[in-house]
Order: sequence, then structure tokens, then C-alpha cells
Amino acid sequence: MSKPSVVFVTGNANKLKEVQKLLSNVTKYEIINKNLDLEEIQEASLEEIARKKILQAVALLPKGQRIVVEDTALGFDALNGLPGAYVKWFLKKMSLDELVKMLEPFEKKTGEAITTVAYSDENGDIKIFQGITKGKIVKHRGNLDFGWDAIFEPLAEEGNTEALTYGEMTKEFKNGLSHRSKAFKLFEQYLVDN
Ligand SMILES: O=c1[nH]c(=O)c2ncn([C@@H]3O[C@H](COP(=O)(O)OP(=O)(O)OP(=O)(O)O)[C@@H](O)[C@H]3O)c2[nH]1
Ligand SMILES: [Mg+2]
Repeated sequence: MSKPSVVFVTGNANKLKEVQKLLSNVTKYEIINKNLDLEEIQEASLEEIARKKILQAVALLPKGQRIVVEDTALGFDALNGLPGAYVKWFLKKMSLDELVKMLEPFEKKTGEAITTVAYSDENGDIKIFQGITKGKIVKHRGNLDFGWDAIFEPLAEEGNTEALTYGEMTKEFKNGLSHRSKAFKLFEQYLVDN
């Protein structure tokens, strides 16, 4: 019999590549991808956004499937966590340079990258896992392929002793300290234990 699967629902190819690597040690399940454009509600906590996302995916996919989604936010400390989950829409309307400029009036240039994972098991029970990496928002350096990678420089205390932006890191190095890796480590442990 073939292995049971966990369906990772995302429309983001960069995310998918990272998550396939992050979950590559999970031998119990096969991780497969389904590209659905899930609505992301506003005026909600990151947990609520992820919860709504998984509920939609559950409603759209066949019953009894294990499904996982994630939502990723970038919050600026000087703006009390904004743009947060809205960073995707900010990036559609402005360049990375303009996003960085938003912090010009403030001394504090720090922020948080946060991934919130929502998993629905075969019975529809939902679990939430979150990973946070603290960093500085800097003028873009390195690879521009993935969202705001080039303007996010994790703090030294995160293990980023060479002060690289995500965009300057190898994928392996980013996966060693990223918001996404922290969230998916917790999820991986849950899959192993349950
Ligand atoms: O530089 C980055 N490094 C990352 O590690 C990262 N993870 C997400 N993002 C971007 O931040 C927004 C999240 O929105 P988001 O979580 O809703 O994603 P999405 O809509 O692209 O995919 P999905 O919702 O179908 O899974 C989108 O603009 C993503 O491109 C990242 N940018
Ligand atoms: Mg999305």
C-alpha cells in the first residue's frame, strides 16, 4: 500500500520548495502539494488567519485527508507588528526599497518574521504551530526571488553571526534559523509523536 499523505496547500512555489526540505525527514507520510488560492481574512490574529485558511482547505478537499497550510507575516516593531500578514499586499503595491523606507522616521529597525502552520488531521482536528525569527529590516541585499528575503537580516542571537539577509544565505542556512523552519520543526515533531 502506498504511504498516507499530508497535503500542503499553497500557491507559493518558494514556500513549497522550503517546506519540502524542512519535512524531508518525515518518513511516515508523503508530503504532496495542492495549489489552491485560499482567502486570507483581515482584522484577525495570525492564528485566526491560519485557522480560517485550513478550514477552507478542508472544505475544498476530499474528506479524511491530512492537510497543512501556513501563513507568513513580516512585522515591524516600530509599527506594532504591521504590515504583518498584510505584507503580501504591501509588496504588490510597493517596492522593497519603499517598504524599507516606511521605517525611515523610526530609530527602531527591528522586526519579526512569523510563520503560523495550521494542520488538520484525518479527523478534522486542528493544531496550530508557530515559529518566529527576530531580525533587522535593511536595504535589500542578495537574492530577490522570494518576497522580502533580501531586506530581512536575522539578529546575531538567532545564529546569524555574519549578519546576512535571508537573501544572502544558502537555502540550507536559511532553513537552519528561519521562522518557517521553527514552525515546521514543531509540526514535524507532532507528526512523529502522533
Ligand atoms: O522573503 C520572504 N521569505 C519568506 O520566507 C517568506 N514567506 C512568505 N513570504 C512572502 O510573504 C507573504 C506571505 O503571504 P502568505 O503567507 O499568504 O503567502 P502566499 O499567499 O504567497 O502563499 P499561500 O498563502 O498560498 O501559502 C507573501 O508575499 C510571500 O511571498 C516570504 N518572503
Ligand atoms: Mg496567501
